[in-house]
Amino acid sequence: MNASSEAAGAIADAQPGTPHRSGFACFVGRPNAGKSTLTNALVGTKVAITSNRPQTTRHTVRGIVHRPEAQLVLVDTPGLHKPRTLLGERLNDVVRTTWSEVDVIGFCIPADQKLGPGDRFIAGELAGLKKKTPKFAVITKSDLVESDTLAAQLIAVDQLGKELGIEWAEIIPVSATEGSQVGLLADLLVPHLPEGPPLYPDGDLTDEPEQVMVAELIREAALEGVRDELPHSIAVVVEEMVPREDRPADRPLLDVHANLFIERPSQKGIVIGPKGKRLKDVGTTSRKHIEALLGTPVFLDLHVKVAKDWQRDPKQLRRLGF
Ligand SMILES: Nc1nc2c(ncn2[C@@H]2O[C@H](COP(=O)(O)OP(=O)(O)OP(=O)(O)O)[C@@H](O)[C@H]2O)c(=O)[nH]1
Repeated sequence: MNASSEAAGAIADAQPGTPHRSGFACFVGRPNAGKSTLTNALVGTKVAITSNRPQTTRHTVRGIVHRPEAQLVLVDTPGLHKPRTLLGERLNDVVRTTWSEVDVIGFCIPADQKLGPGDRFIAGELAGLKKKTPKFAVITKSDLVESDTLAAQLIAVDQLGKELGIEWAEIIPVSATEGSQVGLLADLLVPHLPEGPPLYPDGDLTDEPEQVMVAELIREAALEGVRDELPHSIAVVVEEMVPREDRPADRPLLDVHANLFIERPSQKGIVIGPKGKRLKDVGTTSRKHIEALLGTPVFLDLHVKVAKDWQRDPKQLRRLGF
């Protein structure tokens, strides 16, 4: 996939003699802290999936920030939380594995909410890491608060670091939606990367397989449709994406076959809706997003299937890609 890489305020030319740096950063934080939105703002396109529902990021989506002097690969992890199901445990494992592999960690804390047990849980885990990876405290959603509230949050985060023995490399407020300080954050992260050549070709935004991104777009639309009824019971698998045969070159069509899995037969009615209206809306909305992502007209064939209690069943989890 290609796109302009100027989102994070790319500088025109690298300084002569400046070594090229490349490496990985990840954002951690409790659900809804703004990690995906920040990743998107840094990269400048919709790669990670955002929604106002917590815990929507299941897959490790990488966004890539290209600079003349550096390449910053962003790994977007699911929110770390106290596990209640097997899925929860797997997600936490993913987070810890990610932490041990990156060059710099950004701990996202929303400016508009007081530090809570969720933040302390994650900060405690960060403090306990054996590897001394540099840690940034990123105060997200700075646009939502007045400057005195923001200042109080900066102090609280500084204090939290002192209490737990974390030495923040920086404490930086950002607003991903307003683009405020997003470029500066990239500037500050880059010096923490090791010297090395670019890891990905210029222009790449993510190496997430397209099918996974398409599945995430469908799941996002499906979640919006059912609001509070089925928060974490939906999984989507794209079975096949094939160009339709016998189409004129100037009018291509991509056939996308996807299954939307729910946990119980009783949830079918909620997803499908009266006279199939909800499922139709999910199809229409996600098709638009898929077309925008892939740049081609799409025919979306979407089926609802029951995968009994998939969140608790290791075999089902593997089949659904976890
Ligand atoms: N006003 C404002 N809202 C933001 C900002 N960043 C994120 N949000 C909103 O906060 C909500 C959560 O953002 P996400 O980026 O999905 O949060 P996340 O941390 O990736 O969430 P999980 O995937 O659940 O871990 C969304 O409704 C965003 O629109 C910001 O800078 N300003």
